[in-house]
Amino acid sequence: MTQPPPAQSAPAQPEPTPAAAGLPDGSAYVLHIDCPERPGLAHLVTGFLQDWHADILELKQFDDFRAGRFFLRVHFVLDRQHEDPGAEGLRAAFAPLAEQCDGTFDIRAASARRRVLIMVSKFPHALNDLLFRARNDELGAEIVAVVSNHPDAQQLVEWHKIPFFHVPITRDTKPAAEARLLELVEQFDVELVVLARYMQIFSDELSRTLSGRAINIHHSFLPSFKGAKPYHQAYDRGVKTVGATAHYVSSDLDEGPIIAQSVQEVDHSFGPEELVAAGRDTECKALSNAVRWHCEDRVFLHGHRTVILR
Ligand SMILES: Nc1nc2c(c(=O)[nH]1)N[C@@H](CN(C=O)c1ccc(C(=O)N[C@@H](CCC(=O)O)C(=O)O)cc1)CN2
Repeated sequence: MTQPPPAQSAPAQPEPTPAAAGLPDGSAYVLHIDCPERPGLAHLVTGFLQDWHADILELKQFDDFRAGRFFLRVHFVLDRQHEDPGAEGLRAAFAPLAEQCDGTFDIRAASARRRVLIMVSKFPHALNDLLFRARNDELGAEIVAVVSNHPDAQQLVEWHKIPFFHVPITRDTKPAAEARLLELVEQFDVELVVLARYMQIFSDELSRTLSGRAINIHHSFLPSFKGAKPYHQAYDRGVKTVGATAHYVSSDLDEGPIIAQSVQEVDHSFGPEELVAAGRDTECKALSNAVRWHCEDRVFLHGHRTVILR
């Protein structure tokens, strides 16, 4: 088992470290863990970090006493003057503690970017927003490929120098199209699939295969207006607010665990087309938040719900 370096007395005259903007100088990591709730869990994690001479930049936790579950996420920097075992070494060192509390955990380099494949059909606004945000490194993600059942988005995607795959789909070709998607997931080592207004329903098998690794944006404030044409359903209902919901994909359409939601006020003067236009920004906001929080290891699946440490 990897051992923390022995505590050393500070050197007589420590070398001045290049502390840019006052931040500690060293390798940054993110640790996240969830486990059965009991006293002392935060101390278990912070004691481990102290043993490794880490500076904590951000620590968020949630004690779900109702469900008896504990959630914690910590962003930390190792002091450059001490050993840096890398993410693998830190995982090996923390594993016995995680086992001790029956926890599920991971430790990753804070600089790591999740490899994301985006799926889209005809409406490009959510895709466009994610491409822009990823280009600005706002998402903790690298978009490695885009798949669509229509050719419309090819020029936009290839402008971003990202591979585009047109995979047409019909009821008869759905099994082959889903197999092609999984080939691309494998080929590009994809960690997250994002349905950015992809309007084809995943089979139960594909939903299970990508469970916890596929996020959809539904263009309504769920649980209202599930299924097709939610803005038309909202217009018929005479709503005064439209919204969008980013959720994990499950076999039950639009029923997956909710990650992020966003709303926008409307009024009686909005027809269906105006509701669609008003809703676009809410879709982009909810989806980009969900993708960023997932890629930054801030989302914990907790039964049918999520815990978001943001
Ligand atoms: N297994 C899942 N697949 C998909 C989900 C999901 O939650 N689980 N979300 C949809 C996106 N979506 C709403 O956000 C949605 C897309 C399409 C339809 C729909 O009914 N489409 C066609 C039928 C297409 C098909 O049979 O594949 C239709 O209009 O009749 C409803 C909601 C993405 N996939």
